[in-house]
Amino acid sequence: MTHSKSPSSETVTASPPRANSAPGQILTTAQMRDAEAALYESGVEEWTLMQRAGHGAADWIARASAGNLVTILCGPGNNGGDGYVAAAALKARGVPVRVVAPIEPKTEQAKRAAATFDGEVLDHAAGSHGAVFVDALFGIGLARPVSDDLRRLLTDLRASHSLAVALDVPSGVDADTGACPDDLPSYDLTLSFGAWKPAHFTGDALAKLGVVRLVDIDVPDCGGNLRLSEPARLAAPDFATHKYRRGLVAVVGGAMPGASLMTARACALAGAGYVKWMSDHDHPGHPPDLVKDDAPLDDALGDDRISAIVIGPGLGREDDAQARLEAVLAAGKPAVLDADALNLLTPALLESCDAPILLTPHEGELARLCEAFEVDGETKRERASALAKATGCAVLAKGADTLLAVGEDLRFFTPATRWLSVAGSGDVLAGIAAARLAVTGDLVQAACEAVHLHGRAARIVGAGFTATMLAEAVHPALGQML
Ligand SMILES: NC(=O)C1=CN([C@@H]2O[C@H](COP(=O)(O)OP(=O)(O)OC[C@H]3O[C@@H](n4cnc5c(N)ncnc54)[C@H](O)[C@@H]3O)[C@@H](O)[C@H]2O)[C@@H](O)CC1
Ligand SMILES: Nc1ncnc2c1ncn2[C@@H]1O[C@H](COP(=O)(O)OP(=O)(O)O)[C@@H](O)[C@H]1O
Ligand SMILES: [K+]
Repeated sequence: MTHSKSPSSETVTASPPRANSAPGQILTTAQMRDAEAALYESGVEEWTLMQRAGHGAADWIARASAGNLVTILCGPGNNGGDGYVAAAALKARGVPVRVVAPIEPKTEQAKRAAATFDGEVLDHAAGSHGAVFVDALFGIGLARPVSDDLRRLLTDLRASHSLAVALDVPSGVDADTGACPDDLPSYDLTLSFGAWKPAHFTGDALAKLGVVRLVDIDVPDCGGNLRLSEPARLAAPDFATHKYRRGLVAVVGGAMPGASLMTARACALAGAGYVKWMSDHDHPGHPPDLVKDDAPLDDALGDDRISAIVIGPGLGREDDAQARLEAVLAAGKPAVLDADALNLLTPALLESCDAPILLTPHEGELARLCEAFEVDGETKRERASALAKATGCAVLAKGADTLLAVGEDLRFFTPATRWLSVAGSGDVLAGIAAARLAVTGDLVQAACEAVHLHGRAARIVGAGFTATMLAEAVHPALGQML
């Protein structure tokens, strides 16, 4: 397996794109079944899809095995069918391969695929040491929890092979939610067939998937509402632009000015033309290139040239904080609400605000907001969507599996480095998001660009950074993304 350093290194397709490929498409199990049905209707054969999936998988497995023994665990359905096709393809290439099949193939295609493999098929895993273990037991057809016996088999096979590859999703993972048993083994590579599934970017299984790759089997764009956000080039300033046109951002500070200073710094480095720090407090770290506006907030926010506002980092929760949030919402400008602004937000406060608003809650803030707006959901995705609908805001639900909910639409992201889990990194993100909102005027584009810039900055700054170091790294990150 090679790891490229391109921004989309985690999500490149495994094979050359086919005519109808839609690389950023994420389909739920039901949507995948519909897509499949539409393909059959148009004359594509089920067997053809299975061949594409199995051969695409074999390409990756052959590379991972480097000519050493591969063990493929095949289940009864079409996931197992993909496994048999891969086994036959590997054998034809001269890669040593054997199949472990604890359950006989049951679907027509799986039976047909099994018949094409004339190598060794075992019904047990005893002595199955090897280089690569391939899990083709269950895919999106998982119908109930995996039995103890089969879970043990998965764990044993994982332990007795150097690398583990999951076909479509690791067996036991709910493709729609990413829910999985606690003892799910860790995989090195997960190959998704035809389209991404939500479990590739959200839910508990995420930590266990390893690198994820899409095997293109020519599933067309189904126009669904779930998408993977991939980093795109950011626009450089226009020829005739000036600092106001490039975007004037008001960073509204509060009782703890240090946090909003960091937000302002990230904002300035993320492409805004002008950043004004609206703070009643001074701070020894105030840099000379940051303009401080200490006029009464209502007056300061009355500047027509302001194109975006960010409030929350270091705001505090006292009476004054609420008044400041009210002033921001009354200004009628696009705004990013983070941290304490999210803790203070209520339906009543949002009622008269019709400006575009981006909320950037972490898990705790998301839970509080759901309570305040009387919505709920079983998964983070459902909670974020419910909140987006209840508030009319875009909701960037942060964490290891950051996702963006806007109306019916959801954008997912390739996980960023875990080093981002450091105090203040959300303050940096809020500043970046406000800058991108001022520059682009588009909530979704701004939120997506912000997540990518933030992740890129974190990669540049390396391991064990502080939020201040992260904010400074927004500068080279912007340069790399132009
Ligand atoms: N949807 C598509 O367009 C394509 C799907 N393909 C493959 O087909 C897979 C889906 O195939 P299937 O729908 O046949 O489903 P699966 O192969 O994922 O599993 C379904 C089978 O496993 C059994 N089963 C489910 N959960 C079980 C459990 N906990 N314990 C024991 N048995 C259990 C079911 O009764 C059924 O026999 C995908 O994940 C993918 O690998 C590919 O062949 C390519 C095309
Ligand atoms: N495990 C993780 N992997 C990747 N990114 C993470 C992880 N944990 C947190 N992050 C990111 O770090 C940032 C933390 O934001 P937040 O919780 O608001 O921090 P703070 O309030 O201290 O600024 C978010 O962008 C979040 O997505
Ligand atoms: K599988």
